[in-house]
Amino acid sequence: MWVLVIIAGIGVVTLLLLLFAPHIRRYAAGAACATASRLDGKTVLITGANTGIGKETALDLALRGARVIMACRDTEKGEEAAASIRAECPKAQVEVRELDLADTCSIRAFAQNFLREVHQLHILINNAGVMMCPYTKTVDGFEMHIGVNHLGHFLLTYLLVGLLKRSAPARIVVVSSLAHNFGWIRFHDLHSQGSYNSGLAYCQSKLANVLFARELARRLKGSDVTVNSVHPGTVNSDLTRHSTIMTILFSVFSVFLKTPREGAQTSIYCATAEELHSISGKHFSDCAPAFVAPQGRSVETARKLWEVSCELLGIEWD
Ligand SMILES: NC(=O)C1=CN([C@@H]2O[C@H](COP(=O)(O)OP(=O)(O)OC[C@H]3O[C@@H](n4cnc5c(N)ncnc54)[C@H](OP(=O)(O)O)[C@@H]3O)[C@@H](O)[C@H]2O)C=CC1
Ligand SMILES: CC1=C(/C=C/C(C)=C/C=C/C(C)=C/C=O)C(C)(C)CCC1
Repeated sequence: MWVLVIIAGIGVVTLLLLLFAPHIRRYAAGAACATASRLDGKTVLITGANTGIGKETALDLALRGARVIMACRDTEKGEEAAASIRAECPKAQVEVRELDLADTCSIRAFAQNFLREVHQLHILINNAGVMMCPYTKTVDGFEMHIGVNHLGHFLLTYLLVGLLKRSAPARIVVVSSLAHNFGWIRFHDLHSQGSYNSGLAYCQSKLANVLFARELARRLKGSDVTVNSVHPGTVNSDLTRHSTIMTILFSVFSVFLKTPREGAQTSIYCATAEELHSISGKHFSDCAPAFVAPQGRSVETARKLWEVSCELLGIEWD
């Protein structure tokens, strides 16, 4: 009897899902960036542009006429992505450069070549990210999530901020996450040496993204360089690669999730929308201002994280 009830229940749920699939899909897709701004003559740098949200952001901005530099740790994968962008948009000015955010030598070498060969930078999109990987350290001994998602981008931005200022008006977009709500900056154990939880390490790094964007916006006031953070939505991408459960859940429930193209919309909005020309230090989701958790609004935590990051990277950034 119970078996029949369960089978009938599953049947009804499946039928309802199929019936409402187009509505669910439309809802899950979230907001689309409506701005038609062109980017002819503008130079854009996107980290982690070989796949997922980064690749779709690169395609969209290339379609708007920008020269798009795709910073990828695996240049072969980067060239494949660039080729697929060129296939969709033969006029796309896309180029691939090597950048491993898990290695400060790679970041410094990347920036050195970039500053020598590229003379303007109007949009920097700190998009690359790693989620829920097993405990690993970057080349410099930082825990991988905080090392790549926060410290790597912190150093990259520090090295390029002068060029952004010289190219102003310029924008920085920091791809964070709703996951910042569940994060705390564990100053006593930033690299999770005492205890490690891959989910919490990811949340900490995404909170660091929000705090960095807000503190940098404060410091860049008056420079005509703005910086905002973004939650792209829950996106069916390679981000779940380190978690089998998440990978299975994301593929089973893919109809409820955004595609990478849908997930790129808020980054594109923050990079191009006319009405955001003077908006800085804000957080966006679905192409609209979004809630920031109290721990992401703490000026004191943002300042402390800034100082700790400078110390860890051996830089002075006032
Ligand atoms: N997908 C989602 O649901 C959500 C994503 N986000 C954020 O969006 C951003 C993009 O994620 P998404 O497109 O989904 O994920 P993907 O895994 O598809 O893309 C991540 C990108 O980051 C790159 N990357 C990882 N480590 C490094 C490194 N050490 N140096 C340089 N590049 C690196 C990857 O390169 P490679 O392919 O070589 O590994 C890849 O290009 C991330 O910051 C993520 O935290 C936020 C909220 C939700
Ligand atoms: C609970 C639940 C789901 C939602 C997962 C969410 C909401 C994940 C968010 C991940 C983020 C924000 C990652 C990056 O930063 C699924 C997969 C639909 C499957 C059904 C169970």
